Amino acid sequence: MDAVVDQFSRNTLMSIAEACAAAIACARTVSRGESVRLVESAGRILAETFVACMASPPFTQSAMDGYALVAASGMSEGTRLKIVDRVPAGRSGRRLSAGEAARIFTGAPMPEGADAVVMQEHVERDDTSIVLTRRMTAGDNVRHQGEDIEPLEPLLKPGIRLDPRHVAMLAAQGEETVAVRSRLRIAVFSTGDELQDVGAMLRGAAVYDSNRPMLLSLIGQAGHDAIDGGRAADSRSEIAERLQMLSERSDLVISTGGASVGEEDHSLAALRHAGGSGRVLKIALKPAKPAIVGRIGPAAYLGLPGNPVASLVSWLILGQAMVGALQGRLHRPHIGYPLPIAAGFARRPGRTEFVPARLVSNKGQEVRAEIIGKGGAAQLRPLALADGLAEIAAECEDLRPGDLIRFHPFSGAFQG
Ligand SMILES: Nc1nc2c(c(=O)[nH]1)N[C@H]1C(S)=C(S)[C@@H](COP(=O)(O)OP(=O)(O)OC[C@H]3O[C@@H](n4cnc5c(N)ncnc54)[C@H](O)[C@@H]3O)O[C@H]1N2
Ligand code: MOO
Repeated sequence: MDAVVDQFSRNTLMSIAEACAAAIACARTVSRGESVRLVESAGRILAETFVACMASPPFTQSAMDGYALVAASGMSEGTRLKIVDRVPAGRSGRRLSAGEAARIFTGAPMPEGADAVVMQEHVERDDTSIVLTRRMTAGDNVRHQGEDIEPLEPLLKPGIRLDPRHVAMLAAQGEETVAVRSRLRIAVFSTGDELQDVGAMLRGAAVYDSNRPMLLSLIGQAGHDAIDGGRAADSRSEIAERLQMLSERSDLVISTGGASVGEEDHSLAALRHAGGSGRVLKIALKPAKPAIVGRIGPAAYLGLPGNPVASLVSWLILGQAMVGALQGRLHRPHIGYPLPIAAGFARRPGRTEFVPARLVSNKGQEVRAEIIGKGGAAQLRPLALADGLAEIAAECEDLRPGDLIRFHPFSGAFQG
């Protein structure tokens, strides 16, 4: 959807794609790199194209426990073969001729001359010979050298985030170390006179600062160096000072709060006061309508809205887009997957909405997304109970049970 009009303020709102493009435009690729041990590389960003240095499998081998044989143009059921050798994995056997078989195990190299393996379940055997109970064809139960990977094939592109699958493939190639990008340094500070740090006594109209611990955890979990930038009061000069100090040792500085339009919202003014530049985004997104993107010194800057759920959604959409750009990766928006919702949900069209939802399945029937809560930007309980976020398209009016949303799970298979 292109720009829409905010029903309350009559302001023009930009699309999520436009907001991501604006965020990405503020991020320059960080090229610092280092070499790490393969076993410590999961979660890191690959710095260079990885080209296969050897074939996988490295030699032609048996895919089953059974008997290697020479099937040539085909061998019929009932054929008797003499057992002349035994080839366990890790050893090599002798050459086979027609009429001969070698006892062989999964992963053992195929003897020269052999071209098929019959599974042990498909033979009748005595002490010295086997009789086939199945017809055999050349190639049966054989893994050929290089059938998975050929030498010199480009296997991994720079910019990908390595995970245990890549670690396995690189290990199979014999790589002991990997060239990766240095971890991004991402600083987070919060703004707001009403905020109090956990551990301190809560007095008067104060609330605990929950965004900064959440964001530092998200950043740490994503494998970056999370820098705790503390808290700044609602004062232009204090925020400006904090921005300047953190920008000198970070690739990205994030603030939460003060991103909106009230006179107590100082983040943009502070950014400019500190010598940076930026702009307020008003996005057709709920929660997380306001955000600020910009630059200060060598660092990119992202000002997240203060409402806790808004701050999370803004990080997931704009923050991750910026991180991808800092890492030199192509932007791939989260696509989620379509699921029917379990119950109706009342809403006003206009902004794409993200609401906490959990997965439910009715006695092994279809999986549905059950929206939890009413979509408040400040409510942490539904968020904590959810399995992910349900994305409701901007143009949707009230949803009925069974209507489709897109579901974005909080955790993937490799995040535990
Ligand atoms: N007149 C308008 N008012 C507001 C608009 C608007 O368009 N026009 N937008 C609303 C939306 S949407 C959001 S989101 C918020 C964004 O506000 P700010 O980024 O300026 O955030 P604050 O005003 O500082 O705080 C909002 C809310 O969040 C609490 N908060 C802030 N920081 C934290 C933290 N670190 N941990 C926990 N809670 C935090 C804060 O106490 C407020 O309750 O503006 C709306 N207003
Ligand atoms: O968009 Mo605000 O982010 O609704 O809470």
